[in-house]
Formats: sequence, structure tokens, C-alpha cells
Amino acid sequence: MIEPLETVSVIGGGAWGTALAQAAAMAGRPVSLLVRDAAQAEEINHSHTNTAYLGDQVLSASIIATTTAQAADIIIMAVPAQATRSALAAMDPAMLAGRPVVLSAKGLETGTLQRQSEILVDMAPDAIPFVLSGPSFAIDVAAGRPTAVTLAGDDANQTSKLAAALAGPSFRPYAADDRIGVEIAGALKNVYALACGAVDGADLGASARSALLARAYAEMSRMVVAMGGSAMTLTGLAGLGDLTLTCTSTQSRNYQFGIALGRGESTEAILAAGAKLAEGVATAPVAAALAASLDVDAPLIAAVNQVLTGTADIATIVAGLMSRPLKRED
Ligand SMILES: NC(=O)C1=CN([C@@H]2O[C@H](COP(=O)(O)OP(=O)(O)OC[C@H]3O[C@@H](n4cnc5c(N)ncnc54)[C@H](O)[C@@H]3O)[C@@H](O)[C@H]2O)C=CC1
Ligand SMILES: O=C(CO)COP(=O)(O)O
Repeated sequence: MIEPLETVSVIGGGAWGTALAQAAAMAGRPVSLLVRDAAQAEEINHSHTNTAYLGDQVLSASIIATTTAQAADIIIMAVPAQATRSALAAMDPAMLAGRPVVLSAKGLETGTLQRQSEILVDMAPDAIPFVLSGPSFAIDVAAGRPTAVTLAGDDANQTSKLAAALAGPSFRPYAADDRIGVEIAGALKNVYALACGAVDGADLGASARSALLARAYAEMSRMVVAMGGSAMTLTGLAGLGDLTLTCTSTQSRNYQFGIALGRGESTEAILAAGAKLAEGVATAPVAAALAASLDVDAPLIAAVNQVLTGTADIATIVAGLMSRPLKRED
């Protein structure tokens, strides 16, 4: 029994946490939003904007920003993937026990190689994990533009109820049950967006980018199946939907990071220049380690790691991919 599903507490006041708080408010939920900076909380509560992350987008007055995590019926985690563990550790365990906790970060944890919901199980074994992923730029969600996402949980009835509690006029969650597939898709699409950006940054052409997208989809399917998820999940919003959005949109931070790599800039230089969060940078080596441990052929993940570490230039990497032994497409 997960009811009531009235109030929402969002942990993380960046672009995505603020957008999800706005979506929950538009769904009619009273929302608290945890931010780390008192001045930011003040701005959200009094001006109803979060300019550092969402420009002049006006936020719902029913979002209350706080600098300490508030208890609620529904908890939404929206800090970067590498910060989820420490954010959970900082919360009162009683806030999490028996409550639906929605993991919305898209990334795999460095060191442990864990998915976001595995981190939750580690940190709060009594919480009920759900994962939310799909094609959804924060500004689109916050501005009330039509968005559809996947919400996956272990119990179909609970997941449908939670989806209904978060659904609004412009935010449509589809209930699903393949947590593994949804999480791996969300994490890997960022790695492939780095690759697609690099293809464009290096001016390799639209044909190359589409070929990459299709082969990325095939590689992602092998990874999902090897990890115990379903390849069918990839036909949906969290798979094909988000892969195409992130790999083809200049709005994507991962794609932008990839463009800079494709132009020959180093990872260190891009980060030093103040690049926005690009989750694929941390996830790529984790994905490579997982592929190796599962014996999955993942040449694109390997290629992205070569670009990120500067161990080969783009021309050499492309030549290597194009001269792999010919194979059947299936
Ligand atoms: N921005 C977008 O359009 C979307 C982002 N996401 C995912 O959401 C996650 C977060 O991304 P964004 O919000 O866009 O990043 P962001 O860089 O805009 O904001 C991250 C926020 O998390 C806060 N934070 C970091 N560590 C924290 C901690 N330990 N406790 C509390 N707050 C902490 C930072 O202060 C910052 O406000 C990422 O995994 C991203 O892939 C998912 C869908 C869309
Ligand atoms: O996940 C996203 C859209 O679905 C956001 O992508 P970026 O993090 O690359 O901007």
C-alpha cells in the first residue's frame, strides 16, 4: 500500500529537480524542493524563478524550496547520478522507509558500477524504488510543453497509481515494469550522445550520425539484455525516444560536450571551460567496465572512452570502427 500519494518532496534543485517539481505542482501536488543554497531557496519562494537553471521560466507558487529535505508521500531524487548516494545518506532514513522513491538521474555510479535504483536499495532497503526516464528536457517540462516519459516499478498496480499522481496536462508518465532496461537506456543514451556530438563536431556527416544512432541502439540492446532487462523496453520512450532526442538535439548537454570533443578539445579543457553537467562523461568508463564484465561487444562505448581519455584521435577511432570485420546486422 503506497497511498496516500498527495505530497511530493524533490531532492535536488538543479534544472531537472526544478522541472519535476513544476510537473508535480501542475499535477496538483504540494511540492517541497530541496536546494543547497539559501539564496536560491529565497529566489524560488519569492520570485518563483530558478534563474541559474531555468532562466526566466515562472514556477508554480505551490513549490516551496527548502535547504533541508522534507518528508512527503512521494520522494523524487534529482541530483546528478554521482551525488545520489551522498544525497540519500544525508536524508533521515524515516523519510525513505516504505515510501515510493523515484530515481530520475541518468547515470551509472563510478566505482560500484551501480544503477541509481541499486544505490537506493543499498542506502534505504525499505524504500520502494521507481525509475523515471524518457525524452524530456527540463525547460520543456517546466514550461508545460507536452512531454511523455517512462515510469518503471516492480509492482504494476503501484506504478500505475504513482504515474497517475504525477501526471498533469502536459506531463504524461507511462507505467512500465523493466527498471533495469529503463535505467540502462537512460544512462547509455548520454554516452551515445557524446559520440553523436563528436561526429557532428568532426563534420563526419548526417549519414555517419544516423549509422551511429542505429548501431548504438543495437549495442544498447545487447547491454540491456546482458544486464537482465528487456530489449522491448528500448522501443519505448526511455529507449528510442530519449536516444533520438539526446543524440540529435543541440540542446543536449551531452551532445554539446561531444561537439567540443569532435572539434578536438580535450575532456579536461571542456570541463575547465565550465561545461554543464554531461552525465555520459562519468558513465562511459562505468559502461565499458560493465560491458567487459558481461562479455558484451560494445565498440561504441569503447570509442567514446578513447575520445574522452584522448588515447586516440577521432580519425583513428573512426578508421578502427569502419575496418572491424564485416558482420551480419542481426
Ligand atoms: N536537465 C535535464 O533536461 C534532464 C536531466 N536529467 C537528469 O537529472 C540529473 C540531474 O541533472 P540536472 O538537474 O539537469 O543537473 P544540474 O547541473 O542542472 O543540477 C544539479 C543540482 O544538483 C545539486 N546537487 C548536487 N549534489 C547534491 C547533493 N548531494 N544534495 C543536494 N543537491 C545536490 C546541485 O547543487 C545542482 O543544483 C542528471 O542525472 C540528468 O541526467 C534527466 C532528464 C532531463
Ligand atoms: O536527459 C535529457 C533529455 O531527456 C537531458 O539531456 P542532457 O543531460 O544531455 O542535456
